Amino acid sequence: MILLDGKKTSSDIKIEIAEEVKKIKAQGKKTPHLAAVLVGTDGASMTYVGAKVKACELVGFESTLIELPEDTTEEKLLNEIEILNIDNEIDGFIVQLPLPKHIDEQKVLMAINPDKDVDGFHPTNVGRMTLDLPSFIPATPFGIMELLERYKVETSGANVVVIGRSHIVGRPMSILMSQKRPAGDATVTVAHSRTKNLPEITKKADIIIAALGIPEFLTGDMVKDQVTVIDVGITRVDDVSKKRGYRLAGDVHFESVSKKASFITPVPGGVGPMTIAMLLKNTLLACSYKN
Ligand SMILES: Nc1nc(=O)c2c([nH]1)NC[C@@H]1CN(c3ccc(C(=O)N[C@@H](CCC(=O)O)C(=O)O)cc3)C=[N+]21
Repeated sequence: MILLDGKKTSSDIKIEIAEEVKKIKAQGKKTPHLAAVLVGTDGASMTYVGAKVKACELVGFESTLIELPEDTTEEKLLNEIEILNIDNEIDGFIVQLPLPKHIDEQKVLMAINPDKDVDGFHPTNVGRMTLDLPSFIPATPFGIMELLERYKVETSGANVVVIGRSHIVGRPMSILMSQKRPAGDATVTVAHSRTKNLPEITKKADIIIAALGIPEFLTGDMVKDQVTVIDVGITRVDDVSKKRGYRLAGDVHFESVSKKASFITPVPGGVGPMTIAMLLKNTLLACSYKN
């Protein structure tokens, strides 16, 4: 069993990006600048956004964090987005999800200038990605493709089962892996909450992407020998024995699945850190269009 080490791989990618930034600066070009908008004070969201800002510092990017109160109106948020859209200093920005219930998420994502949409959530980027045109690829699926590629996991002709059909992970993942591209060329099945006989389907999979958000859902009896498993889940589960009062649980029951797997991602230290590295990569790309 080989661990797909997202912590190590993301650190390699950040070193590569830092080298690019050095070159950019030496040539007197504009330093990449990422902005993040955080609405409210959700604990997990604050952790992720904090990690993104820290990663920017590490690779030599500029970063701006815009923190808005939980009761921010949709109008005010749309106004902040417009300011970022026209600010020439900002190369790319993200609006951290989930948003408070009184704000229409789709409306907000559609307000982002597609050229600065480093999350790749705008319909223009979703469409461009689907058509194999240059676009921003959502950071989590992009990170998974990069992991599969760097570890040389054979995807061509493989039976891939994606569990989950979210706009952020499951759906883009299924599109990318079915395309003709590195870590692509697979035969993809998308399973979800209405899928019948899921274990029957997962037992035939060479590669499983677990992205449904139910802790330890995928168990050893649901997979075949030599399977590759990518665990996208990251749920905080109460645990009084931990100093923070919780532990991080993936969507995969690691103990039983890892016994059968050829490759598997851990949680933490798998997909999560890759997400941050690929967000930086998208920001570098956004900046390079101007340089
Ligand atoms: N607009 C938007 N873009 C996102 O990319 C986005 C988002 N909203 N909302 C939430 C999800 C989740 N996400 C993660 C990023 C890093 C880790 C990560 O670094 N995880 C560490 C552990 C971190 C911890 O201690 O909690 C790990 O897995 O090792 C996890 C999850 C980005 N997301």
